[in-house]
Amino acid sequence: MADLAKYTIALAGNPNCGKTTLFNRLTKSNQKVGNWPGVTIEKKVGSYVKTKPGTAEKETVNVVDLPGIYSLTPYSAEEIIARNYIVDENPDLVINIVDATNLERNLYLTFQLKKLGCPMIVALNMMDEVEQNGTVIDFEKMSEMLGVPVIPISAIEGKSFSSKVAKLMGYKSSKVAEGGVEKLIAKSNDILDHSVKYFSEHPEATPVAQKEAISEDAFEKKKFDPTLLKNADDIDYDAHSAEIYSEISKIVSATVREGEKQVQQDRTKKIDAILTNKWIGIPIFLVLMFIVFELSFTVGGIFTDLIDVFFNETLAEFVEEWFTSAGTSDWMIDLVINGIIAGVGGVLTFVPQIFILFVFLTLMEDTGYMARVAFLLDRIFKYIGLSGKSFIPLILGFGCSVPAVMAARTLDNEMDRKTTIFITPFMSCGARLPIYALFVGVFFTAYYGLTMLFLYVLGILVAIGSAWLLKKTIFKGPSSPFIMELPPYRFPDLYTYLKHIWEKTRGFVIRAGTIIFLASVMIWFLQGYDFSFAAVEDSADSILGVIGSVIAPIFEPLGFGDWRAAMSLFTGFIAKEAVVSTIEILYTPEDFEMLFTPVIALAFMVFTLLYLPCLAAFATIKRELNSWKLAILAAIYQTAVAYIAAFIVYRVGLLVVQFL
Ligand SMILES: Nc1nc2c(ncn2[C@@H]2O[C@H](COP(=O)(O)OP(=O)(O)OP(=O)(O)O)[C@@H](O)[C@H]2O)c(=O)[nH]1
Ligand SMILES: [Mg+2]
Repeated sequence: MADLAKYTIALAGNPNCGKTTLFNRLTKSNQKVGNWPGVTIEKKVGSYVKTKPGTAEKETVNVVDLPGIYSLTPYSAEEIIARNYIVDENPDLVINIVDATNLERNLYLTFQLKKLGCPMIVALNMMDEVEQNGTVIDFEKMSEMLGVPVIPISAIEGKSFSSKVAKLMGYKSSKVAEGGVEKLIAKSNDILDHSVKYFSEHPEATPVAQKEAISEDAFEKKKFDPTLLKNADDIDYDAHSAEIYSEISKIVSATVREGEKQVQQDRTKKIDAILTNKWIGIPIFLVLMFIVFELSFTVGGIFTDLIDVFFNETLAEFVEEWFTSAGTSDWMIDLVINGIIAGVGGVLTFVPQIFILFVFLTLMEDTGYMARVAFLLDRIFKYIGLSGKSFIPLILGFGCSVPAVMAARTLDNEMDRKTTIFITPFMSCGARLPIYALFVGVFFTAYYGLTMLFLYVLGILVAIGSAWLLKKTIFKGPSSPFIMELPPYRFPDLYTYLKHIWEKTRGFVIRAGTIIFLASVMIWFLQGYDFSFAAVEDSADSILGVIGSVIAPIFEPLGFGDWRAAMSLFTGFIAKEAVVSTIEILYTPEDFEMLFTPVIALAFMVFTLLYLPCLAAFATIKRELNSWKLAILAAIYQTAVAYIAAFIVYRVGLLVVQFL
């Protein structure tokens, strides 16, 4: 019997059924939610504290969010994580989240879990959508037929969850504090006690369920009684699953009265007739992205200007006056103003633009539109022999390469997974936006949206081209068909949506205050002192200047053979935003506008878009590929592609300019 003082609850269910949404509500966390299957790829543990009923004693409940699985027979890495957790870790309670709008498919896992004999509650989620359609579900009967408690919930509406659970478990609504899942759970110790007790009396798991669910790991460790499996080879799996499906349809027909309406499906059909149209689908995507970039420039630009004035005028002048009157030494004033304020401020200036980009990207993800983009691009992907599933990591790459590279785990085909890891960094991550914003803001003000769109699309095209090349050469092999289902369009859950944008923006600011801060101090020092640590008059004689002038000739053919540009690319390996800091610290505005022309600026942006990713992304690539050799190969490949692309842009740009 489980230790009732401290529970571990695991959230298990099909992909995209709302596990993470519930997890975030319960534990006040901010894990990624998105309207497509396969968002969560790692086990996440959170906790909340509740009061023991009738006492003032507090106790902690651990909640584990798991990747989605359709059945206990998993295929890809993240499915194995979920299955192994349930089978090996013995959580005290499994809350099996079921998408109530899709019972036939979701209940399959329910049956498997039940046969496993783990203590469980079924939570029928998305009840708001079920109710909109006028569908009625008889939970009590379903609970009886399934032999496990069934609770209707809506993970996006904490309040309705609480009152419904309360009712089902025999509480009077008035006894339950309104206002959220957290409060309900805090008061509902009995619900858990009830279930744990209920299922501790559950009969032995059947051999077939064990065989299906056993992880090789556990099997090797002989955690399971092998005699249970002696007849496993004789089991007819097809007959077994046919049996489950027939039971499911019995339950569904006895408990569900379909409503007249199909609100979500009708809405989805109407929207998809336009957005996933064969001809106009992709152009619409491009136009949408263009609008996003234009907005981030115009609306974000207003705030960017204000922040710029704040750092470069208000703050810099204030610090200078204050430090001078306090008798601070000159080098300190220089460090703070020309190092820290220039470097960190230079990056923070672009917070509004990043914020607006996040607002839209997250909206596209949460509504389900991004899944459509993946669907649209699947046609292209099929030609090059890569699964359309690869597009999900690629889309995440617009935010940050680190989780994006990890998301490639959803690909069960190893060659496809490796290829995807190689090409994901070509997707322009959020940290690269300040670089473009800086250059475009100076050299392409009239064509802001178009230039941005060009860079983002170039990243996608290079990724597709590279995938083709890689699949033809080092990662040969057949690709698995695209099996992602398209979820209905949904309004984003406001709570998660806002929290997500806030966290992402905050993350950007924190990076500026930590890693970029340190990088700025370092750059300031290296550009002000020579190898004997003596201050230099001209920064070209500094440590950075000397190293830079050795590297710089490499970039001469690309148009930016200046040592300062070379060094900024170098520091960009620490973090992409550091490119901006380095430029802000090393260049005077006059030098900047003199040494760069629009053509050089474009070549430089193309190079920063494509060349090797930052240190964190590189480390992730190494870990996910589990090979230094492949990771270094990826970095060399990316940099080589960047070099060639920047070269072409520069040369073609020069030709075009001649004719203008
Ligand atoms: N209408 C409605 N939408 C919901 C509800 N719960 C979750 N969603 C939405 O369903 C989508 C999927 O939610 P997630 O929490 O990411 O689902 P998940 O089960 O964690 O998915 P994976 O991690 O991919 O397995 C999101 O768009 C949520 O906003 C609900 O009760 N009602
Ligand atoms: Mg999830």
